Amino acid sequence: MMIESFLERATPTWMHIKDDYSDIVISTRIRLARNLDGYRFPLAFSENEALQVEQAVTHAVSDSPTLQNDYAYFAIKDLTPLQRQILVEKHLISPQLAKKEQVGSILLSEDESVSIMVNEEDHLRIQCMTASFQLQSAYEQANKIDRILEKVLPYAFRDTFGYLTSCPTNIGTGLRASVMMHLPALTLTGQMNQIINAMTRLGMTVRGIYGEGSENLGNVYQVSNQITLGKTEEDILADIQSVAEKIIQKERHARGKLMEKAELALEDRVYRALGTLTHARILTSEEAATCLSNVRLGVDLQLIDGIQTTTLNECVVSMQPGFLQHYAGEALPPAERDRVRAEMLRETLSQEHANKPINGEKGEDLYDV
Ligand SMILES: Nc1ncnc2c1ncn2[C@@H]1O[C@H](COP(=O)(O)OP(=O)(O)OP(=O)(O)O)[C@@H](O)[C@H]1O
Repeated sequence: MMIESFLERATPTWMHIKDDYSDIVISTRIRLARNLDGYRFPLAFSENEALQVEQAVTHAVSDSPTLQNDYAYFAIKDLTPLQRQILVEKHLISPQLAKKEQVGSILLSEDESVSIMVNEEDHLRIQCMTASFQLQSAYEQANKIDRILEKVLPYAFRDTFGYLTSCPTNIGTGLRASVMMHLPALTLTGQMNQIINAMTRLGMTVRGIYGEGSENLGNVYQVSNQITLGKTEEDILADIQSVAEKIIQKERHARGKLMEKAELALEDRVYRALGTLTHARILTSEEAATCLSNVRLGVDLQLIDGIQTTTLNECVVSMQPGFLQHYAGEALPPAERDRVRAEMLRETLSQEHANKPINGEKGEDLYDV
């Protein structure tokens, strides 16, 4: 598989799966941090050690029929800055791995649900993603790959600590379970700070759309566990499951209250956002993300019809700087990106909204005298 096949579509097909949580939860991610015994951690290792780790992983992959058949291997240094940026925008690699100059590589499953980062903060970061809220199946997938690799790679593991990692916050299980959620009503009603504080007290962390250090763009938050030591994998998953369910409940409640107390204002807000997306000529990523969030809320509350959540998910990724430049086929300065972003969103959403079947029927009713 060539790198181009991972750059074609903004969202993989598994993202199109819908369930009872799809109005709030965008995706679930399980990440396992692992290191190889006998090598220093990436923060301290030499280039030679890095190379040896990469070789050990490459051998492990070619020794495993499952991994060899389904996974493509890319060294980060062989990817152009734009290709790396797109992989970050698709959440397939972390922003940290994309910055690596000499070391670092990635194994990507054909359907893009699994990526294994090599020599990021740890020697190995196994990441599995699912659409919506499916902690258990994402964990089962990660666990399966972990077992395959563990058979051939000497993992750094101590009975007293569990898996050893570069950062002490990952030691033990090396597991981060994360749920990416769209929380516009909690943001709008000013409840997010309180929730973030409560999460911190419970040993959870709330991050922006691109993980550690990223901002809250378009009311999208990633809720994950901060504690990896002294708990079993099952405990961590159960804790995240229960915390995420509570947040989902709160978001639903806040949406209900908004509809009850301020339906007209809400409707005005979502239609203004749709108007901007379908008519603006210049759009920054911040403004576009806010408008997409409002339209998504409108779709979820059935205030807007004719627009699919999957289209909005695709727009969120394809309006990012890397994707825009990939489609344009050239490097674009920021001002030009804002123009191309507006054009892309206008075309995608005007077309989809114009095709909604109910349009004509409503008009006919109005004039049916
Ligand atoms: N639920 C999720 N769905 C999709 N992508 C996610 C999800 N959670 C995290 N990511 C993506 O994974 C990447 C890494 O995120 P983040 O930095 O939070 O995690 P991490 O690998 O556990 O990092 P660290 O342990 O170094 O803090 C980011 O690109 C982030 O957007």
